[in-house]
Amino acid sequence: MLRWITAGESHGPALVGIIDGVPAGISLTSADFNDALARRRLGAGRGARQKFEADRLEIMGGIRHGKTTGAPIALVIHNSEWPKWETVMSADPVDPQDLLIDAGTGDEREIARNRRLTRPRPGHADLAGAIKYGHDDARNVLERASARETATRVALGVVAKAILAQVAEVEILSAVRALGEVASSAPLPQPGQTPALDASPVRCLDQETEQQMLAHLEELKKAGDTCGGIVEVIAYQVPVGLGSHTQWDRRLDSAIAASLMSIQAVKGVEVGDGFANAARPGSAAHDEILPSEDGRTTRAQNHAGGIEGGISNGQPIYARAALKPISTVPKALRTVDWDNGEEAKANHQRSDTTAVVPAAVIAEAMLALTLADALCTRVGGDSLTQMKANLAALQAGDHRA
Ligand SMILES: Cc1cc2nc3c(=O)[nH]c(=O)nc-3n(C[C@H](O)[C@H](O)[C@H](O)COP(=O)(O)O)c2cc1C
Ligand SMILES: C=C(O[C@@H]1CC(C(=O)O)=C[C@@H](OP(=O)(O)O)[C@H]1O)C(=O)O
Repeated sequence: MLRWITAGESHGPALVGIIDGVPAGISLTSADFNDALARRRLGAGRGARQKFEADRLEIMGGIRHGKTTGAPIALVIHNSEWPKWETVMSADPVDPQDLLIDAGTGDEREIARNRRLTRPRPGHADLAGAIKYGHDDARNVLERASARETATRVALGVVAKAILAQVAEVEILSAVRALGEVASSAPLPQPGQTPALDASPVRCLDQETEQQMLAHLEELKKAGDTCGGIVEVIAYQVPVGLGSHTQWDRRLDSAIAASLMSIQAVKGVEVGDGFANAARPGSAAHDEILPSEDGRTTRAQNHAGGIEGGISNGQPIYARAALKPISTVPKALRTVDWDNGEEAKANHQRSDTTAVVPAAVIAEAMLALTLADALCTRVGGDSLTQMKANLAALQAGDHRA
């Protein structure tokens, strides 16, 4: 079983991630993590933070001389802006005078940074979180609710992807299916297309749609508005038998849906052609089983997205996630200031115009973490060698697999 957890605030000193249950002998280096974090910073629609955020990563345990040891892997990602936030986000008590204004610089941004936040943003955790935890400063909520945390998920996803690739040659890719009202009709991403997808500012390989997406984004940005969309993730070469039909929480589709839904701003998920299948007659919705040349079976299509009865069936696994538009809308939304109960404009500092492009890369990590956990459960073993041998034995043991 793989277990993982994250900690850290958006403007704290660093983010932290731990993943436990990783088999020994998986090859991993700092470069793998740095490449993945750089991919999360790509794409159109991001705000100022991504221009300077370096995501400096340190491996604190679990990897030695380029191989996992079987011990928990601990990762730290330092926040580039920490020196500016040291007082505001100090773990130790600070002199309230130091928070009052700007330490004498007169800089408006410093003033905003130090002010207590009392005008909760609609669409954020600000209000519900402040009520739940009894805070009078929304910063205590928003710092952890922020999707800055997804940098850690992407780093942990590197470990999961390495397990999947090295044990079973699984490849995971992502693309943007829609940006606001502009939808793409490009085919699902194919193996080997990650460099081309990374090169597109909107992770879309149809050039006409790419241009329409960029124009739509620019329009919304000019109007002081924000944009949502749909991302898709796909995993090739997933072995048959991950997940189980026998219990609700062992179903692979349910685990994938939960992991994608957990990404900040994701509000809808489908596995395979989930929503399109609802409109198809049964005769056109299901993937007929055909004999294949190697004596196993294949499918006429893959509307199910590689999962039937909560179990992987050997076809590519794909899923889509719908993101709401960014809630920190520059033409600020109405709210109530909880200091005086009066109508006000919601807090607004810098913000992204859309999170859809990085969300695709984050969705890759979430799918990888879910599939790697299911693979470890299915196959067993404490090292890469053992897992490979176990998988080969499972596959040799059934002529249909
Ligand atoms: C990569 C990424 C970047 C985001 N950037 C912002 C942002 O700059 N401003 C903002 O208001 N929300 C942003 N969000 C969305 C918020 O984090 C999210 O809407 C908020 O935490 C409330 O959670 P919920 O939408 O899941 O209910 C981002 C989300 C992701 C995935
Ligand atoms: C920092 C990241 O995303 C942040 C996610 C986020 C939010 O509210 O979710 C708000 C913004 O934070 P900031 O106010 O610091 O600019 C984004 O930049 C990141 O993805 O690395």
